[in-house]
Amino acid sequence: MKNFISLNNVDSLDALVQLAAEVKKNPFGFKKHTENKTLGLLFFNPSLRTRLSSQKAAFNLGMQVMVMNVDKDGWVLEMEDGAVMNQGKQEHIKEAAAVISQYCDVIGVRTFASLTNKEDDYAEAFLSKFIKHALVPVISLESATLHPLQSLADVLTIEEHKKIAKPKVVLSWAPHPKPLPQAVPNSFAQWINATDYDFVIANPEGFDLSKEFAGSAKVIHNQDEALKDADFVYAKNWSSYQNYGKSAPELTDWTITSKKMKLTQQAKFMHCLPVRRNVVVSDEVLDSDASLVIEQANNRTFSAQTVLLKLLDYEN
Ligand SMILES: NCCC[C@H](NC(=O)CCC(=O)O)C(=O)O
Ligand SMILES: NC(=O)OP(=O)(O)O
Repeated sequence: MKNFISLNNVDSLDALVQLAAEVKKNPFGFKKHTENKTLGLLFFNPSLRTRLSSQKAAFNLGMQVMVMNVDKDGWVLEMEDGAVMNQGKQEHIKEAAAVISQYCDVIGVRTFASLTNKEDDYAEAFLSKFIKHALVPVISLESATLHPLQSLADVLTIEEHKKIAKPKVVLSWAPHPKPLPQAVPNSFAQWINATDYDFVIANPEGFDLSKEFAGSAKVIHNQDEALKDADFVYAKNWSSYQNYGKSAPELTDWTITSKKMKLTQQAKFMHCLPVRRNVVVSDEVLDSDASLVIEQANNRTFSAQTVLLKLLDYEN
């Protein structure tokens, strides 16, 4: 694997999930190719889970880690080729990516969508420029359109908790006070479409995800109908793709409550976190035995560890 920014970088989803399960059973048993290698983690946006689980993953592999909040502590990066740099940006991404590559064997980058420039966001303008100038493999720590480390952890979690071979998995939009990126739901859809689960996306009219990622999933604009007989309910807010960046905080009847969960087949509840309690999901659901959110967060370590192994040429 050269980089890890999308499911498209993965040869076999089944083999990757299998390796993640093996790593989880024996987290310190896979150091041979990774010991003393260096992971750099670059954050242009906040993070709790991705930051700590990626560090933990690297420690389990005997690696060293360097973390930088580039948005706060770095120079402001110029992105344009041929720019005359006589304004506020002090360093070009060309030098920055090449220099960081001198210190690291793998680089993780977190860079969220602008939600104002759809074309740049969906072209992954920043991440692709960074990859172009980096000299080592790059891992997405959530980019403008995708969050593959989260999706790998999510598939591992579903595999661990499914009671039937082909569970019904419902990705449901939920309300939120702020417009959020489509990265988590796009990525979840991309990965679940590659499984043989029965996959349904529930969202209000005007909030359909990009076809590129929603693919052949069944899209239902009535949440109650979608939740019927679900085995897993994956809640997430996202802002509109069509009316780019528009949100709908007033749609409070989309909150996942115990009443909504009663429509399901005693479904498990999933969310990538951080979650706004009693807006996205009620306390009652989040605090119930049905909730898998902490296990999803735990699985982020094994997801990152698996991807580091693949990038550093571990052979299954
Ligand atoms: N990495 C997990 C999700 C990150 C981000 N959520 C957020 O920004 C939540 C912020 C808030 O609740 O205000 C998102 O939806 O893509
Ligand atoms: N789920 C997730 O990526 O969390 P953080 O944004 O805290 O890293």
